[in-house]
Amino acid sequence: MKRIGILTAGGDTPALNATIHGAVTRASELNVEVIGFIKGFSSLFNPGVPHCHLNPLYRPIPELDPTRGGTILGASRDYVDHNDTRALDMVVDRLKQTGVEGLICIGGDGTLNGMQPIADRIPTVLAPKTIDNDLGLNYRNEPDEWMRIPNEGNDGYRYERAKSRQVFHMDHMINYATPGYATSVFVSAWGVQRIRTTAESHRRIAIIEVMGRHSGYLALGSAYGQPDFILLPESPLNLDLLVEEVKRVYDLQKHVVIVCAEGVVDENGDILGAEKKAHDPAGNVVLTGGAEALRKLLIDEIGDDYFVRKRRCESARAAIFTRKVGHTQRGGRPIVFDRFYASQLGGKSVQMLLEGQNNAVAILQWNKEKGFYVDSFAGNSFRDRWGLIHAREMHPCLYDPELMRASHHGIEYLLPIFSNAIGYDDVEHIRDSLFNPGNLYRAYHSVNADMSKRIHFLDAT
Ligand SMILES: Nc1ncnc2c1ncn2[C@@H]1O[C@H](COP(=O)(O)OP(=O)(O)O)[C@@H](O)[C@H]1O
Ligand SMILES: O=P(O)(O)OC[C@H]1O[C@](O)(COP(=O)(O)O)[C@@H](O)[C@@H]1O
Repeated sequence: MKRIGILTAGGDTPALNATIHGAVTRASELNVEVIGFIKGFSSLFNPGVPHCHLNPLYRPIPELDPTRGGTILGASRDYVDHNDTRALDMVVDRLKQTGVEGLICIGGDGTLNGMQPIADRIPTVLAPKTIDNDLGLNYRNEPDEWMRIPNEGNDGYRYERAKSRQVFHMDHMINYATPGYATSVFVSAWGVQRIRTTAESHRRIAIIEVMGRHSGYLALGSAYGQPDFILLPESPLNLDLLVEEVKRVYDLQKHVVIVCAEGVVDENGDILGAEKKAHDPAGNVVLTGGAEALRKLLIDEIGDDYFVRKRRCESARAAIFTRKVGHTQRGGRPIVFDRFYASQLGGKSVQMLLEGQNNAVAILQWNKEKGFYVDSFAGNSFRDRWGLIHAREMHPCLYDPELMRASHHGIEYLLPIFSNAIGYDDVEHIRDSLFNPGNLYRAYHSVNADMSKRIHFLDAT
Protein backbone atom coordinates (compact mmCIF):
# COMPACT_ATOMS: atom_id res chain seq x y z
CA MET A 1 0.00 0.00 0.00
CA LYS A 2 1.32 3.41 -0.93
CA ARG A 3 -1.57 5.56 0.31
CA ILE A 4 -4.03 5.02 3.16
CA GLY A 5 -6.94 7.02 4.56
CA ILE A 6 -7.81 7.90 8.14
CA LEU A 7 -10.91 9.36 9.82
CA THR A 8 -12.22 10.03 13.33
CA ALA A 9 -15.87 9.11 14.11
CA GLY A 10 -18.18 9.36 17.13
CA GLY A 11 -17.63 11.65 20.13
CA ASP A 12 -14.18 13.24 20.29
CA THR A 13 -11.62 12.42 22.97
CA PRO A 14 -8.46 14.24 24.06
CA ALA A 15 -6.25 11.53 22.46
CA LEU A 16 -7.45 11.52 18.83
CA ASN A 17 -4.64 13.70 17.48
CA ALA A 18 -2.13 11.46 19.29
CA THR A 19 -3.57 8.42 17.48
CA ILE A 20 -3.48 10.21 14.12
CA HIS A 21 0.09 11.34 14.86
CA GLY A 22 1.18 7.78 15.70
CA ALA A 23 -0.37 6.51 12.45
CA VAL A 24 1.12 9.28 10.31
CA THR A 25 4.58 8.90 11.86
CA ARG A 26 4.61 5.14 11.28
CA ALA A 27 3.27 5.51 7.75
CA SER A 28 5.89 8.16 6.94
CA GLU A 29 8.67 5.83 8.12
CA LEU A 30 7.32 3.26 5.68
CA ASN A 31 6.91 5.76 2.80
CA VAL A 32 3.14 5.52 2.88
CA GLU A 33 1.01 8.62 2.26
CA VAL A 34 -1.88 9.36 4.63
CA ILE A 35 -5.07 11.11 3.56
CA GLY A 36 -7.30 12.44 6.35
CA PHE A 37 -11.07 12.49 5.73
CA ILE A 38 -12.90 15.41 7.28
CA LYS A 39 -15.66 14.90 9.90
CA GLY A 40 -15.76 11.11 10.10
CA PHE A 41 -18.00 9.12 7.78
CA SER A 42 -19.70 12.37 6.77
CA SER A 43 -16.78 13.06 4.38
CA LEU A 44 -17.51 9.84 2.48
CA PHE A 45 -21.22 10.60 2.10
CA ASN A 46 -20.35 13.97 0.56
CA PRO A 47 -19.67 13.75 -3.22
CA GLY A 48 -16.92 16.36 -2.75
CA VAL A 49 -15.16 14.11 -0.16
CA PRO A 50 -13.36 16.82 1.84
CA HIS A 51 -9.89 15.44 2.60
CA CYS A 52 -6.33 16.54 3.24
CA HIS A 53 -2.82 15.17 2.88
CA LEU A 54 -1.41 14.58 6.37
CA ASN A 55 2.22 13.80 5.43
CA PRO A 56 3.39 15.61 2.31
CA LEU A 57 7.00 14.50 1.56
CA TYR A 58 6.46 11.90 4.31
CA ARG A 59 6.51 14.44 7.12
CA PRO A 60 3.54 15.02 9.44
CA ILE A 61 1.94 18.43 8.87
CA PRO A 62 2.68 20.88 11.72
CA GLU A 63 -0.99 21.18 12.70
CA LEU A 64 -0.85 17.55 13.82
CA ASP A 65 0.18 18.02 17.44
CA PRO A 66 -0.23 14.86 19.59
CA THR A 67 -0.63 16.96 22.73
CA ARG A 68 -3.63 18.88 21.40
CA GLY A 69 -7.09 17.56 22.40
CA GLY A 70 -9.89 16.96 19.90
CA THR A 71 -9.22 16.00 16.30
CA ILE A 72 -7.81 18.18 13.54
CA LEU A 73 -9.91 16.08 11.15
CA GLY A 74 -13.22 16.84 12.86
CA ALA A 75 -15.72 14.15 13.92
CA SER A 76 -19.40 13.34 13.38
CA ARG A 77 -21.98 10.68 14.08
CA ASP A 78 -23.24 10.16 10.49
CA TYR A 79 -24.92 6.78 10.24
CA VAL A 80 -23.57 4.03 7.96
CA ASP A 81 -26.53 1.92 6.82
CA HIS A 82 -25.48 -1.73 6.17
CA ASN A 83 -28.45 -2.23 3.85
CA ASP A 84 -27.82 0.77 1.63
CA THR A 85 -25.49 -0.97 -0.81
CA ARG A 86 -25.73 1.86 -3.32
CA ALA A 87 -24.45 4.42 -0.81
CA LEU A 88 -21.76 2.01 0.39
CA ASP A 89 -20.54 1.34 -3.16
CA MET A 90 -20.40 5.09 -3.70
CA VAL A 91 -18.41 5.57 -0.50
CA VAL A 92 -15.83 3.03 -1.62
CA ASP A 93 -15.72 4.47 -5.12
CA ARG A 94 -14.97 7.88 -3.63
CA LEU A 95 -12.28 6.43 -1.38
CA LYS A 96 -10.65 4.85 -4.42
CA GLN A 97 -10.82 8.14 -6.34
CA THR A 98 -8.61 9.67 -3.66
CA GLY A 99 -6.14 6.86 -4.32
CA VAL A 100 -6.36 5.24 -0.89
CA GLU A 101 -5.89 1.48 -0.72
CA GLY A 102 -6.89 1.01 2.91
CA LEU A 103 -8.72 2.92 5.64
CA ILE A 104 -8.14 3.46 9.37
CA CYS A 105 -11.25 4.44 11.34
CA ILE A 106 -10.51 5.87 14.77
CA GLY A 107 -13.59 5.23 16.87
CA GLY A 108 -15.52 3.17 19.37
CA ASP A 109 -18.12 0.41 19.21
CA GLY A 110 -20.43 2.48 16.98
CA THR A 111 -17.63 3.15 14.51
CA LEU A 112 -16.76 -0.55 14.47
CA ASN A 113 -20.39 -1.36 13.63
CA GLY A 114 -20.31 1.30 10.90
CA MET A 115 -17.01 0.22 9.33
CA GLN A 116 -17.94 -3.47 8.91
CA PRO A 117 -19.70 -3.06 5.54
CA ILE A 118 -16.89 -0.80 4.32
CA ALA A 119 -14.39 -3.55 5.24
CA ASP A 120 -16.27 -5.86 2.84
CA ARG A 121 -15.22 -3.53 0.03
CA ILE A 122 -11.79 -2.10 0.96
CA PRO A 123 -9.26 -3.10 3.68
CA THR A 124 -10.30 -1.27 6.85
CA VAL A 125 -9.08 -1.41 10.46
CA LEU A 126 -10.09 0.32 13.67
CA ALA A 127 -7.85 2.27 16.04
CA PRO A 128 -9.76 2.47 19.34
CA LYS A 129 -10.92 5.60 21.14
CA THR A 130 -13.66 6.56 23.57
CA ILE A 131 -13.77 8.19 26.97
CA ASP A 132 -16.46 5.66 27.93
CA ASN A 133 -13.98 2.73 27.84
CA ASP A 134 -16.81 0.67 26.36
CA LEU A 135 -15.01 -0.63 23.28
CA GLY A 136 -13.70 -4.05 24.24
CA LEU A 137 -14.63 -7.31 25.90
CA ASN A 138 -14.31 -8.24 29.55
CA TYR A 139 -13.50 -11.76 28.25
CA ARG A 140 -13.40 -13.37 24.83
CA ASN A 141 -16.77 -15.13 24.80
CA GLU A 142 -18.73 -12.16 26.19
CA PRO A 143 -20.59 -11.59 22.86
CA ASP A 144 -22.09 -15.12 23.17
CA GLU A 145 -23.94 -14.00 26.31
CA TRP A 146 -26.24 -11.63 24.42
CA MET A 147 -29.84 -12.72 23.86
CA ARG A 148 -32.17 -11.16 21.29
CA ILE A 149 -35.78 -10.81 22.41
CA PRO A 150 -38.61 -9.70 20.09
CA ASN A 151 -40.40 -6.53 21.25
CA GLU A 152 -44.14 -6.64 21.77
CA GLY A 153 -46.18 -6.17 18.59
CA ASN A 154 -43.33 -7.38 16.37
CA ASP A 155 -41.66 -3.98 16.74
CA GLY A 156 -37.99 -4.97 16.36
CA TYR A 157 -35.83 -6.55 19.04
CA ARG A 158 -34.19 -5.74 22.34
CA TYR A 159 -30.94 -7.24 23.54
CA GLU A 160 -30.37 -8.58 27.04
CA ARG A 161 -27.44 -10.26 28.74
CA ALA A 162 -27.77 -13.85 29.92
CA LYS A 163 -26.35 -14.54 33.38
CA SER A 164 -22.60 -14.91 32.95
CA ARG A 165 -20.94 -18.26 33.67
CA GLN A 166 -17.49 -16.80 33.20
CA VAL A 167 -14.83 -16.23 35.88
CA PHE A 168 -13.53 -12.70 35.29
CA HIS A 169 -9.77 -12.25 35.06
CA MET A 170 -8.17 -8.93 34.18
CA ASP A 171 -5.47 -10.63 32.08
CA HIS A 172 -8.23 -11.87 29.78
CA MET A 173 -9.74 -8.50 28.95
CA ILE A 174 -9.71 -7.52 25.29
CA ASN A 175 -8.73 -3.85 25.06
CA TYR A 176 -8.04 -3.15 28.73
CA ALA A 177 -8.45 0.62 28.29
CA THR A 178 -9.23 2.92 25.37
CA PRO A 179 -7.30 6.13 24.63
CA GLY A 180 -9.30 9.03 26.02
CA TYR A 181 -10.47 7.17 29.11
CA ALA A 182 -7.51 8.13 31.32
CA THR A 183 -7.74 11.87 30.58
CA SER A 184 -11.46 11.79 31.09
CA VAL A 185 -11.07 10.09 34.48
CA PHE A 186 -8.40 12.68 35.34
CA VAL A 187 -10.85 15.52 34.64
CA SER A 188 -13.75 13.81 36.44
CA ALA A 189 -11.74 12.93 39.55
CA TRP A 190 -10.43 16.48 39.69
CA GLY A 191 -13.98 17.80 39.36
CA VAL A 192 -15.05 15.62 42.30
CA GLN A 193 -12.20 16.93 44.45
CA ARG A 194 -13.04 20.53 43.60
CA ILE A 195 -16.76 20.21 44.27
CA ARG A 196 -16.00 18.42 47.53
CA THR A 197 -14.63 21.47 49.33
CA THR A 198 -17.57 23.68 48.44
CA ALA A 199 -20.09 21.02 49.52
CA GLU A 200 -18.06 20.60 52.70
CA SER A 201 -18.09 24.33 53.46
CA HIS A 202 -21.80 24.86 52.81
CA ARG A 203 -23.10 21.61 54.36
CA ARG A 204 -24.55 20.40 51.06
CA ILE A 205 -25.06 17.16 49.20
CA ALA A 206 -23.42 17.27 45.78
CA ILE A 207 -24.46 14.93 42.98
CA ILE A 208 -21.88 14.96 40.21
CA GLU A 209 -22.89 13.49 36.86
CA VAL A 210 -20.22 11.92 34.67
CA MET A 211 -20.53 10.59 31.13
CA GLY A 212 -20.05 7.01 29.95
CA ARG A 213 -23.42 6.12 28.39
CA HIS A 214 -24.43 2.64 29.63
CA SER A 215 -20.99 1.77 30.91
CA GLY A 216 -19.76 2.57 34.43
CA TYR A 217 -16.00 2.49 33.77
CA LEU A 218 -15.73 6.28 33.75
CA ALA A 219 -17.71 6.68 36.97
CA LEU A 220 -15.61 3.90 38.54
CA GLY A 221 -12.43 5.86 37.73
CA SER A 222 -13.83 8.91 39.51
CA ALA A 223 -13.05 6.93 42.70
CA TYR A 224 -9.68 8.70 42.56
CA GLY A 225 -11.51 11.90 43.56
CA GLN A 226 -12.79 10.05 46.70
CA PRO A 227 -16.54 10.57 46.32
CA ASP A 228 -18.56 9.11 49.19
CA PHE A 229 -20.71 7.06 46.81
CA ILE A 230 -20.56 6.03 43.16
CA LEU A 231 -23.69 5.01 41.26
CA LEU A 232 -23.30 3.05 38.03
CA PRO A 233 -25.57 1.86 35.20
CA GLU A 234 -24.59 -1.78 35.80
CA SER A 235 -25.98 -1.75 39.35
CA PRO A 236 -29.65 -0.67 39.64
CA LEU A 237 -30.21 2.07 42.20
CA ASN A 238 -31.14 0.84 45.66
CA LEU A 239 -32.86 4.03 46.84
CA ASP A 240 -33.53 2.90 50.41
CA LEU A 241 -29.91 1.95 50.92
CA LEU A 242 -28.68 5.18 49.34
CA VAL A 243 -30.93 7.37 51.52
CA GLU A 244 -29.86 5.54 54.68
CA GLU A 245 -26.16 5.81 53.79
CA VAL A 246 -26.37 9.43 52.66
CA LYS A 247 -27.94 10.36 56.00
CA ARG A 248 -25.31 8.41 57.92
CA VAL A 249 -22.46 10.16 56.13
CA TYR A 250 -24.18 13.57 56.31
CA ASP A 251 -24.61 13.17 60.07
CA LEU A 252 -20.90 12.49 60.38
CA GLN A 253 -19.27 14.93 57.97
CA LYS A 254 -22.04 17.48 57.30
CA HIS A 255 -21.85 17.05 53.56
CA VAL A 256 -21.90 14.23 50.99
CA VAL A 257 -20.47 13.80 47.49
CA ILE A 258 -22.15 11.33 45.13
CA VAL A 259 -20.91 10.48 41.63
CA CYS A 260 -23.77 9.47 39.38
CA ALA A 261 -23.10 7.94 35.95
CA GLU A 262 -25.33 9.49 33.29
CA GLY A 263 -26.76 6.05 32.42
CA VAL A 264 -27.72 5.08 35.98
CA VAL A 265 -30.91 2.97 36.16
CA ASP A 266 -33.68 2.51 38.73
CA GLU A 267 -34.83 -0.75 40.34
CA ASN A 268 -36.77 -1.62 37.15
CA GLY A 269 -33.77 -1.07 34.92
CA ASP A 270 -35.16 2.19 33.47
CA ILE A 271 -32.65 4.95 32.84
CA LEU A 272 -33.10 7.69 35.42
CA GLY A 273 -33.99 10.99 33.83
CA ALA A 274 -34.24 9.76 30.22
CA GLU A 275 -37.97 10.43 30.01
CA LYS A 276 -37.93 11.15 26.30
CA LYS A 277 -35.96 8.52 24.47
CA ALA A 278 -34.28 10.87 22.00
CA HIS A 279 -31.55 9.44 19.76
CA ASP A 280 -28.47 11.01 18.19
CA PRO A 281 -27.66 10.42 14.48
CA ALA A 282 -25.71 7.29 15.42
CA GLY A 283 -28.82 5.80 17.08
CA ASN A 284 -27.54 6.24 20.66
CA VAL A 285 -30.10 7.22 23.34
CA VAL A 286 -29.40 10.82 24.39
CA LEU A 287 -28.89 10.69 28.16
CA THR A 288 -29.97 13.80 29.98
CA GLY A 289 -30.47 14.49 33.62
CA GLY A 290 -29.60 11.32 35.59
CA ALA A 291 -28.25 13.49 38.40
CA GLU A 292 -31.29 15.81 38.32
CA ALA A 293 -33.65 12.82 38.55
CA LEU A 294 -31.66 11.46 41.47
CA ARG A 295 -31.77 14.86 43.17
CA LYS A 296 -35.59 14.87 42.97
CA LEU A 297 -35.72 11.40 44.51
CA LEU A 298 -33.42 12.42 47.38
CA ILE A 299 -35.37 15.65 48.01
CA ASP A 300 -38.57 13.62 48.33
CA GLU A 301 -37.06 10.87 50.43
CA ILE A 302 -34.99 12.95 52.83
CA GLY A 303 -37.34 15.92 53.07
CA ASP A 304 -36.88 19.48 54.39
CA ASP A 305 -37.29 18.62 58.09
CA TYR A 306 -34.10 16.63 58.20
CA PHE A 307 -31.96 19.60 57.10
CA VAL A 308 -33.89 22.17 59.15
CA ARG A 309 -33.62 20.09 62.34
CA LYS A 310 -29.89 19.92 61.90
CA ARG A 311 -29.77 23.69 61.24
CA ARG A 312 -27.62 23.07 58.20
CA CYS A 313 -29.84 24.17 55.29
CA GLU A 314 -33.31 25.67 55.00
CA SER A 315 -34.66 22.93 52.74
CA ALA A 316 -33.73 19.72 50.93
CA ARG A 317 -33.92 21.65 47.68
CA ALA A 318 -31.28 24.11 48.92
CA ALA A 319 -29.10 21.37 50.37
CA ILE A 320 -28.92 18.99 47.41
CA PHE A 321 -27.36 20.25 44.20
CA THR A 322 -26.13 18.72 40.94
CA ARG A 323 -23.23 19.46 38.61
CA LYS A 324 -22.26 17.82 35.35
CA VAL A 325 -18.58 17.41 34.57
CA GLY A 326 -19.92 17.62 31.02
CA HIS A 327 -17.77 18.09 27.94
CA THR A 328 -14.71 19.15 29.95
CA GLN A 329 -14.30 15.36 30.28
CA ARG A 330 -13.86 15.08 26.54
CA GLY A 331 -11.72 18.10 25.83
CA GLY A 332 -8.25 19.48 26.29
CA ARG A 333 -4.73 18.12 26.45
CA PRO A 334 -4.38 14.35 26.85
CA ILE A 335 -2.35 13.09 29.81
CA VAL A 336 0.72 10.99 29.10
CA PHE A 337 -0.96 7.56 29.40
CA ASP A 338 -3.39 8.48 26.63
CA ARG A 339 -0.78 10.18 24.45
CA PHE A 340 1.64 7.29 24.63
CA TYR A 341 -0.76 4.43 24.00
CA ALA A 342 -2.94 6.32 21.51
CA SER A 343 0.15 6.93 19.43
CA GLN A 344 1.23 3.26 19.65
CA LEU A 345 -2.24 2.11 18.62
CA GLY A 346 -2.21 4.52 15.66
CA GLY A 347 1.13 3.06 14.54
CA LYS A 348 -0.15 -0.48 15.06
CA SER A 349 -3.19 0.15 12.87
CA VAL A 350 -0.92 1.20 9.96
CA GLN A 351 1.12 -1.97 10.39
CA MET A 352 -2.07 -4.04 10.46
CA LEU A 353 -3.18 -2.62 7.10
CA LEU A 354 0.24 -3.20 5.57
CA GLU A 355 0.29 -6.78 6.89
CA GLY A 356 -2.94 -7.39 5.02
CA GLN A 357 -5.33 -7.41 7.97
CA ASN A 358 -8.90 -6.34 7.33
CA ASN A 359 -11.87 -5.69 9.63
CA ALA A 360 -9.50 -5.90 12.58
CA VAL A 361 -9.02 -3.76 15.68
CA ALA A 362 -5.79 -2.51 17.27
CA ILE A 363 -6.10 -3.25 20.99
CA LEU A 364 -4.32 -2.29 24.19
CA GLN A 365 -3.68 -5.34 26.33
CA TRP A 366 -2.41 -5.70 29.88
CA ASN A 367 -1.13 -8.54 32.01
CA LYS A 368 0.90 -8.77 35.21
CA GLU A 369 4.08 -10.02 33.51
CA LYS A 370 4.22 -7.72 30.49
CA GLY A 371 2.29 -4.65 31.62
CA PHE A 372 0.66 -2.81 28.67
CA TYR A 373 1.28 -3.84 25.05
CA VAL A 374 -0.53 -3.41 21.73
CA ASP A 375 -1.96 -6.26 19.69
CA SER A 376 -4.69 -6.86 17.11
CA PHE A 377 -8.03 -8.64 17.31
CA ALA A 378 -10.59 -9.67 14.67
CA GLY A 379 -13.50 -7.21 14.38
CA ASN A 380 -15.89 -10.11 13.94
CA SER A 381 -14.99 -11.47 17.39
CA PHE A 382 -16.65 -8.42 18.96
CA ARG A 383 -19.99 -9.33 17.33
CA ASP A 384 -22.82 -11.25 18.90
CA ARG A 385 -24.36 -14.12 16.95
CA TRP A 386 -26.62 -11.68 15.08
CA GLY A 387 -23.66 -9.58 13.99
CA LEU A 388 -24.08 -6.65 16.38
CA ILE A 389 -21.29 -5.08 18.42
CA HIS A 390 -22.41 -4.03 21.91
CA ALA A 391 -20.82 -1.41 24.10
CA ARG A 392 -18.78 -3.07 26.86
CA GLU A 393 -20.34 -2.74 30.28
CA MET A 394 -18.23 -2.52 33.40
CA HIS A 395 -17.83 -6.00 34.85
CA PRO A 396 -20.00 -6.22 38.02
CA CYS A 397 -17.14 -7.62 40.11
CA LEU A 398 -15.37 -4.26 39.86
CA TYR A 399 -18.05 -2.61 42.02
CA ASP A 400 -19.40 -3.16 45.52
CA PRO A 401 -23.15 -2.37 45.46
CA GLU A 402 -23.45 -2.43 49.27
CA LEU A 403 -20.70 0.14 49.82
CA MET A 404 -21.54 1.88 46.52
CA ARG A 405 -17.88 2.18 45.62
CA ALA A 406 -15.11 0.37 43.72
CA SER A 407 -14.55 -3.19 44.93
CA HIS A 408 -11.10 -4.72 45.51
CA HIS A 409 -11.13 -5.94 41.90
CA GLY A 410 -12.18 -2.47 40.76
CA ILE A 411 -9.20 -0.94 42.53
CA GLU A 412 -6.91 -3.59 41.03
CA TYR A 413 -8.32 -2.75 37.61
CA LEU A 414 -7.63 0.98 37.95
CA LEU A 415 -4.11 0.78 39.41
CA PRO A 416 -2.15 -0.26 36.27
CA ILE A 417 -3.72 2.53 34.22
CA PHE A 418 -3.42 5.38 36.65
CA SER A 419 -0.27 4.73 38.71
CA ASN A 420 1.85 6.62 36.14
CA ALA A 421 -0.88 8.18 34.00
CA ILE A 422 0.20 11.79 34.56
CA GLY A 423 3.64 12.89 33.37
CA TYR A 424 5.71 15.70 34.87
CA ASP A 425 5.25 17.55 31.57
CA ASP A 426 1.46 17.44 32.05
CA VAL A 427 1.84 19.40 35.26
CA GLU A 428 4.51 21.69 33.79
CA HIS A 429 2.21 22.38 30.86
CA ILE A 430 -0.44 23.85 33.16
CA ARG A 431 2.19 26.00 34.87
CA ASP A 432 3.61 27.25 31.57
CA SER A 433 0.47 27.76 29.55
CA LEU A 434 -2.57 28.77 31.59
CA PHE A 435 -1.45 32.10 33.00
CA ASN A 436 0.71 32.96 30.03
CA PRO A 437 0.27 36.76 29.73
CA GLY A 438 0.05 36.32 25.97
CA ASN A 439 -3.33 34.64 26.47
CA LEU A 440 -4.73 38.02 27.50
CA TYR A 441 -3.50 39.80 24.38
CA ARG A 442 -4.01 37.16 21.71
CA ALA A 443 -7.41 35.96 20.48
CA TYR A 444 -7.73 32.19 20.20
CA HIS A 445 -6.50 30.90 16.87
CA SER A 446 -8.34 27.74 15.84
CA VAL A 447 -6.55 24.87 14.16
CA ASN A 448 -9.65 24.59 11.95
CA ALA A 449 -8.63 27.83 10.24
CA ASP A 450 -5.26 26.31 9.33
CA MET A 451 -6.73 22.96 8.33
CA SER A 452 -9.22 24.66 6.00
CA LYS A 453 -6.29 25.77 3.87
CA ARG A 454 -5.27 22.14 3.43
CA ILE A 455 -8.65 20.66 2.53
CA HIS A 456 -9.14 19.35 -1.02
CA PHE A 457 -12.32 18.19 -2.74
CA LEU A 458 -12.93 15.65 -5.46
CA ASP A 459 -14.40 17.08 -8.60
CA ALA A 460 -18.08 16.51 -7.83
CA THR A 461 -19.27 16.94 -11.46
N1 LIG B 1 -25.07 0.13 14.46
C1 LIG B 1 -24.43 0.94 13.63
N2 LIG B 1 -24.39 0.68 12.31
C2 LIG B 1 -23.78 1.50 11.46
N3 LIG B 1 -23.10 2.62 11.84
C3 LIG B 1 -23.09 2.92 13.11
C4 LIG B 1 -23.74 2.12 14.08
N4 LIG B 1 -23.57 2.67 15.27
C5 LIG B 1 -22.82 3.79 15.06
N5 LIG B 1 -22.53 3.92 13.77
C6 LIG B 1 -21.75 5.01 13.17
O1 LIG B 1 -20.41 5.02 13.70
C7 LIG B 1 -20.00 6.34 14.03
C8 LIG B 1 -19.62 6.47 15.48
O2 LIG B 1 -20.66 5.98 16.32
P1 LIG B 1 -20.94 6.55 17.77
O3 LIG B 1 -21.83 5.60 18.45
O4 LIG B 1 -21.38 7.96 17.63
O5 LIG B 1 -19.50 6.60 18.47
P2 LIG B 1 -18.45 5.48 18.93
O6 LIG B 1 -17.80 4.91 17.71
O7 LIG B 1 -17.53 6.26 19.78
O8 LIG B 1 -19.25 4.46 19.68
C9 LIG B 1 -21.14 7.26 13.65
O9 LIG B 1 -20.84 7.81 12.38
C10 LIG B 1 -22.33 6.33 13.62
O10 LIG B 1 -23.37 6.73 12.80
O1 LIG C 1 -22.36 15.46 23.58
P1 LIG C 1 -22.61 14.44 22.57
O2 LIG C 1 -21.58 14.46 21.49
O3 LIG C 1 -23.97 14.45 22.02
O4 LIG C 1 -22.45 13.01 23.25
C1 LIG C 1 -22.41 12.68 24.58
C2 LIG C 1 -21.95 11.26 24.66
O5 LIG C 1 -20.70 11.11 24.05
C3 LIG C 1 -19.78 10.46 24.93
O6 LIG C 1 -19.02 11.48 25.56
C4 LIG C 1 -18.84 9.56 24.16
O7 LIG C 1 -19.56 8.61 23.42
P2 LIG C 1 -18.95 7.83 22.18
O8 LIG C 1 -17.55 7.42 22.51
O9 LIG C 1 -19.86 6.63 22.02
O10 LIG C 1 -18.99 8.71 20.99
C5 LIG C 1 -20.70 9.78 25.96
O11 LIG C 1 -20.07 9.54 27.19
C6 LIG C 1 -21.84 10.76 26.05
O12 LIG C 1 -23.04 10.15 26.44
